[in-house]
Amino acid sequence: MGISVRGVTKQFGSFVALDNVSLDVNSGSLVALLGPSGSGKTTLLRVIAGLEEPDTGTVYFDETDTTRVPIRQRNVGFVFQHYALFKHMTIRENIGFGLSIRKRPKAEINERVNELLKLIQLEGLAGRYPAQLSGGQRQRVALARALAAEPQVLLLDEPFGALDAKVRKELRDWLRRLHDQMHVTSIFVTHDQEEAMEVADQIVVVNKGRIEQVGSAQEIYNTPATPFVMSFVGPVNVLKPNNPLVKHLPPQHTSEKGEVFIRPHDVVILPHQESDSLPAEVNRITHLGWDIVIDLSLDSENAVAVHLTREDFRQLEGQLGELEVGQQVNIRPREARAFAQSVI
Ligand SMILES: Nc1ncnc2c1ncn2[C@@H]1O[C@H](COP(=O)(O)OP(=O)(O)OP(=O)(O)O)[C@@H](O)[C@H]1O
Repeated sequence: MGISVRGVTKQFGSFVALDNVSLDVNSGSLVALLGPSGSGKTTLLRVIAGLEEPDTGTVYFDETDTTRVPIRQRNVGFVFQHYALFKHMTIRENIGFGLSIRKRPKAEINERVNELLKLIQLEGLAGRYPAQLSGGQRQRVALARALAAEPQVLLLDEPFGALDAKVRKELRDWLRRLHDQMHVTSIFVTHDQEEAMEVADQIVVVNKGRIEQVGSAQEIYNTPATPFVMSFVGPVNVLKPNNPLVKHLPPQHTSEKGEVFIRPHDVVILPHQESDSLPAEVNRITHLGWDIVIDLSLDSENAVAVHLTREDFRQLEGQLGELEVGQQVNIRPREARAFAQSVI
């Protein structure tokens, strides 16, 4: 089932939550709506679900205009951040609930629930109650429940938002694998760029009720369409026009507005001074597992952050000796981007 959103606008009072949004979601794909808090992601998901009626615009499921079709008739499955499973029902009963109220035969319900329990790898826990499961297991049950009635579209609103980092990571991998088996057209909301990049086929970057860019993780990271996308997806240094690094760049890397974006891994720390290098002073060294962040000051007003892999860091220390705060180094930008619009 493909989904097409055309010119959707939604206001709450005078506040414009969605501003003329158009989006195509291919049948069978897994799409992330990524954006900061309040950008309109949930509102867009709710409009697609039929939980919210847009002021203007149309939502198509395949060729059918579903804008005013009630949620019950849309055949969508929903998973929320805090999906309250029924506490007094076992896992088996929770998963089968939607089928029971549709008065499906018991044998059919049993069969479907067994299938789903296997899919979410909780076969052994069918007789437990939600309180006896971990948060991650509960979300898997919530997902199985949403899938029970074989929805044509699966909508997930920050499904792993309430879980700790390790469980989130496991569930992401698991959701991706599950999707590869099921191929249900799925849209999930997240404000976590890493989550979007890891799980989704396509990422829709939402900002202030508008879509800034749609693309694969690689596309939005390597060729961001706007300053917002560049600064929201992946770490970045936003340099003011008077930053010495900017003056150091070839003209094609500078914009009319003067702001320049440089990814921290696109600044190279050199072992020696070179004719095109720039002096900088080490302000701080932070070890973040595989990445090492080195904050450098270029003069009294301007700074830049550099990310090195542990391997690069080790190599650099082999050439320079142990790096210390206050040490003078030489740097060179490798890659930079500028946009016609301003972000600062
Ligand atoms: N029913 C409502 N009444 C009034 N304002 C609303 C309503 N629903 C959403 N909004 C406002 O619309 C804006 C977009 O909300 P939405 O929930 O879509 O954002 P979001 O991107 O999902 O954010 P978050 O990640 O924080 O959930 C917010 O400023 C919110 O306060």
